[in-house]
Amino acid sequence: MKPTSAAPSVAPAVEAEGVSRRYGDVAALAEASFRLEAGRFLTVLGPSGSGKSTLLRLIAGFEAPDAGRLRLYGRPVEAIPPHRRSVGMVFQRLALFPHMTAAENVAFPLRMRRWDARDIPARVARFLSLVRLDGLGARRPHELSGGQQQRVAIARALVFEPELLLLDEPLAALDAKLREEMQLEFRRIQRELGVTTINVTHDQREALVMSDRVIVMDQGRILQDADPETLWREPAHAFVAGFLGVGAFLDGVAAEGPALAIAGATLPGRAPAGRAAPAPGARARGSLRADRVRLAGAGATPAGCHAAAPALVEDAIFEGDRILYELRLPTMGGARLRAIDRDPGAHARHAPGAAVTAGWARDDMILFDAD
Ligand SMILES: Nc1ncnc2c1ncn2[C@@H]1O[C@H](COP(=O)(O)OP(=O)(O)OP(=O)(O)O)[C@@H](O)[C@H]1O
Repeated sequence: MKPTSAAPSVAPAVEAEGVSRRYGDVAALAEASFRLEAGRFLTVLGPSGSGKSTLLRLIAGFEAPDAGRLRLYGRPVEAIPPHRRSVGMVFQRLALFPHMTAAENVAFPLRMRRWDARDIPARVARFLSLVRLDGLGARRPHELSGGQQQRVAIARALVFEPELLLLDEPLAALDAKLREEMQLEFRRIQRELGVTTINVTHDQREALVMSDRVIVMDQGRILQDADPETLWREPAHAFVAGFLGVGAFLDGVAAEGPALAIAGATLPGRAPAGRAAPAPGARARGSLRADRVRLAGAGATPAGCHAAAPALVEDAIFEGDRILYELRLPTMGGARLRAIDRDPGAHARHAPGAAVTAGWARDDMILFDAD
């Protein structure tokens, strides 16, 4: 799979062109196209059933696409015999060998590849150290914590320095704190080794924290392919806007401006980046992130806002470092909105039942076609 004279070295690590896979009536993957350059970390993000694992299985060569072309380092996947594929994998369900020590587990892929036995111990020690398990090589999986076991699985997937590392929700079974630690660990290791990595998850934080690039999928389709910041700031679809972060949609009719007409009010907004705003008269959804919605007392307009509406606090949820307000807009047909106060100690707290004003800047409301 390494670039050879037959495959130009400029070939991307992975290249998918119109790749589709059906299971009976279900289009698990529909015309997926993307390129991934060598050394990058790509996350495929989407809800359950969106086709993430299907894409990963096709890249691993476990299954063949019904249509389209899939190339690894310039070579069609099907042309690479399974034993020549240089792919490491880590799954949610660990597949460590329970009767082997951590070191034996890590050594396994090297033995399978008929490495010289004299080279194996040093190599295993290096990779155990890379995942910060120095001194624990003699333990069996049941003598290790969940996070340590996951590190053994990572070392085992990487020890033969694969050209491609595939991760299928490897952190999903860990508790929240350990998961966050391991996200950073993964990132560190991936950068240290420079291994091209494709990670699959439904966890938006994980996608943003770990990746150079994120592909968002829904119902077998790639909706957006962007770096984490672009994805966060410039969602290209209402689905992406709703999937990332905390927010709400206001449903109305597109108006000139662009703007959203809702219950007699006209609220200024903007088009998604690089796309046209919904045509005036079309059904439209205005997406508003909770961290962009500002609150002031009833009758006042929050500073720096181009739009404001009276709101009733339905709930004020204390989340430690922030308060999440659930709001209702009585003058807008009872539409719901959310607001986050990131500095709750600095502001007066609005109690449930309080009448306030919710406001936002024009650029903070992105207008999507509702159809
Ligand atoms: N072997 C199969 N036979 C029939 N249908 C399948 C098969 N594998 C996947 N599907 C269907 O294809 C669609 C995509 O499944 P896939 O496993 O790729 O989703 P996913 O995004 O990885 O979901 P999850 O996050 O739940 O793992 C789903 O509707 C699923 O039910």
